[in-house]
Amino acid sequence: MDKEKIMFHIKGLLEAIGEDPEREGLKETPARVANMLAEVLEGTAYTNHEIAEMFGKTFTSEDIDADEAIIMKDITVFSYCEHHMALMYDMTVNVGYIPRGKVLGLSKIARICEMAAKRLQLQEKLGRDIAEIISEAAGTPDVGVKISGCHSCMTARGIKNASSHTETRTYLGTFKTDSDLKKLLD
Ligand SMILES: Nc1nc2c(ncn2[C@@H]2O[C@H](COP(=O)(O)OP(=O)(O)OP(=O)(O)O)[C@@H](O)[C@H]2O)c(=O)[nH]1
Ligand SMILES: [Zn+2]
Repeated sequence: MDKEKIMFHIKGLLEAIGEDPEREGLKETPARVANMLAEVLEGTAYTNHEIAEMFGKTFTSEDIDADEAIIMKDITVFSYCEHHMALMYDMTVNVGYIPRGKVLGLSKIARICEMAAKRLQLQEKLGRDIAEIISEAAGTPDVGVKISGCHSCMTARGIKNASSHTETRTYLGTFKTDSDLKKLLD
């Protein structure tokens, strides 16, 4: 991420909204924003394949006899909508997959969700990204992802529907047709 360029444009943005970027409280703001964006949009720097490799530590499931669905629920993430660059908050992700000979380290499932969320996203696209990465990292075609989230571009501006939240689901492989598996994600 080009922090110098971000700083230059944030200074221009402050001027454009009628602020004085040289005033005491704003002097360090362009640098702060550049650091913040580098942190919260870190996932922009990596492809799904790279994230799968980064967090793809697995264990052979023969040792632990795991061939039923593994479900992890209530993984919390933040993301930013690509239309308004507004915060998606109170987001929880439920992930399920059926192992094929190996299982992912549990923390890696949460790390994959976090990194995929650190991009300008649509909630539907985030679900697809997470499903694709889990599928590659765990080496299985059978993955389900359910996301629930609030969009500040809907709750704090525009229509200002403060109580609304959005649920999206992505199914790969057996999850597409097996209603019992789908229920496990609820
Ligand atoms: N499907 C989907 N839509 C999203 C997501 N995040 C934001 N949006 C929507 O993107 C749409 C952008 O609509 P536009 O009409 O181009 O933008 P706008 O004029 O700011 O629209 P309003 O939000 O209705 O004021 C809005 O309806 C948002 O609610 C998301 O994750 N998924
Ligand atoms: Zn939005």
